[in-house]
Amino acid sequence: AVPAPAPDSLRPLLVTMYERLSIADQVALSKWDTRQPTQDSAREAQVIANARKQALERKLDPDEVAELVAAQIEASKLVQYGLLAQWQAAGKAPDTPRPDLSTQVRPRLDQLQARLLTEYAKFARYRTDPNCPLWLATARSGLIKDALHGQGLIRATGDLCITAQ
Ligand SMILES: O=C(O)C(=O)C[C@]1(C(=O)O)C=C[C@@H](O)C=C1
Repeated sequence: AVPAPAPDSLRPLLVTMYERLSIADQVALSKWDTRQPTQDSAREAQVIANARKQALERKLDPDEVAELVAAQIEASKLVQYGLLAQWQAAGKAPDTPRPDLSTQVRPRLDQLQARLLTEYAKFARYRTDPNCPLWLATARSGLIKDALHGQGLIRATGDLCITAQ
């Protein structure tokens, strides 16, 4: 039998996750310049608290949304550590413009979070569909630009499907 096609809500959700991962590049550049550690637990707590609040406003399960956002943060760190290791090995980071972390990059991440939740709400009921892993694998492969961001997207979507495999 031909498997059911992916719901329309999957791709925009993945695109938003991937966009968040692309912002990790700018975060990493800023951290390279300032020698700030990648891990910022206080900021993570803030991002998650904000996600819980937004979940309640949208009548989504706050624990579920907190997990979703935590996975995005883990994915961001995976990309950041990977990039920083590459730049350390090369002895230099790319010579691209540096947006400021607190006034430019984090506000952009906050904006994306609202979009992430809107798109997650549309996809949520398909998480338990037996076809979910296949849809996800297909949709992911259409987005990935390099191995590191590919791993990041795998991490970001690691618990998106809820299926007995
Ligand atoms: O804002 C930062 O400093 C980031 O590195 C981004 C981010 C996130 O994904 O939101 C990731 C890791 C940090 O521990 C905190 C937050």
